[in-house]
Amino acid sequence: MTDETRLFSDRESLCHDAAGELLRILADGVRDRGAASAVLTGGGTGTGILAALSDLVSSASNVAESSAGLRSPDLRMPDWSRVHLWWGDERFLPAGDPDRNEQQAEEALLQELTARHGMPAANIHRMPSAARTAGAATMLPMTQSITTAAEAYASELAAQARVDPGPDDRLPVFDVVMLGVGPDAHIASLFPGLPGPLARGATVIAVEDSPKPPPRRLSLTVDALNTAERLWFVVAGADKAEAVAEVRRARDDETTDAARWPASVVSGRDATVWWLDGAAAGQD
Ligand SMILES: O=C1O[C@H](COP(=O)(O)O)[C@@H](O)[C@H](O)[C@H]1O
Repeated sequence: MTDETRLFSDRESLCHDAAGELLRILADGVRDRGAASAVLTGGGTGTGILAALSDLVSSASNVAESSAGLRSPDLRMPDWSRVHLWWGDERFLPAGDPDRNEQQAEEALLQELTARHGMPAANIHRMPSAARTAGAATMLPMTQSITTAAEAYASELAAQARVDPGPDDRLPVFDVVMLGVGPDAHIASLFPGLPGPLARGATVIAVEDSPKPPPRRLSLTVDALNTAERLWFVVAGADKAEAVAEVRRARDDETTDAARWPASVVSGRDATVWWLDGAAAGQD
C-alpha cells in the first residue's frame, strides 16, 4: 500500500491532473474487469475535479470527431456504459436542491456524460433524496425516512456487489474513492465529535445533526470507505491547512482518536493519495 502526496500550485491544476488520472483508472478498470466504479465527493475541489473531467471528455471527443487518430495517447476514455458512479455522502434534501452534492455533480459532469457519451442513467447511483415539504411546487411520491434512505442506498450498493465481488461482499469494487476534507477535518459526512466516525457494521449511515448545514445527511462509513482500492483526499485552500496538518500527524500516531480525526482512519487498499494545493499543504 502506497501513501503519496501530489502537490500543485493551485486548485485548477490539481483538478486537471486528478481528472486525467481518474479517467485512466476508470479506463483500466473497464479493460481489466469489464467495469469500474468511482465514489464522488461534494465540496469545492471534488466538484472542480468533475468539471475538469467534463472538459477533458468533451475536448477529447471534439478532437476525435474532427481528426480521428490524433488523440493524445495520455487521454484514454473508459467505455462509460461500464462505469458506475456513487457518492461518499449526500445532503438529505429534495432532489434538485442546489445544495445536494449530486446536483452540483450533475451540472459539472453528469449531464455531459449522459447526453453525449453513453453513460446510462442507471449507472449513476445517487443517494436518496428527502421528500419535498408541503408548500413546495412539486410533491414527490417518495416519503421515506432518513433511516430508510440509508438502508436503501446500502441495498443498492449490495446489489452491485453481486456482479462485482470485492473486499466486502456488501459493496462493489471502488476503484477510486474521493474525499474532500473540511476545515474541521470531516470527511464525507463523518464529523469529528459525532458518533458517525465510530459507526461499525453498516455501510451507510444517517446523520441527523451535522454541524455543517444542512444537518440531515447520508454517509458511507469508515468501513465502507476503507474498501477503496485507491483513496484520494482532494483538498485546496488555506482554510484547510491546519486540518490537513493535524490529520496527517494523527495518521502517524497509533493512539489517534478516530472520533476526533475521522480522516486519519481511512486508507486505500492499494494507494492513499493526498492531492493538495500549496495553500492546503501549508506552504502559503
Ligand atoms: O459538506 C461537505 O463538505 C465536504 C468538504 O467540502 P469542502 O467544500 O470544504 O471541500 C465534502 O467533502 C462533502 O462531500 C460535503 O458533503
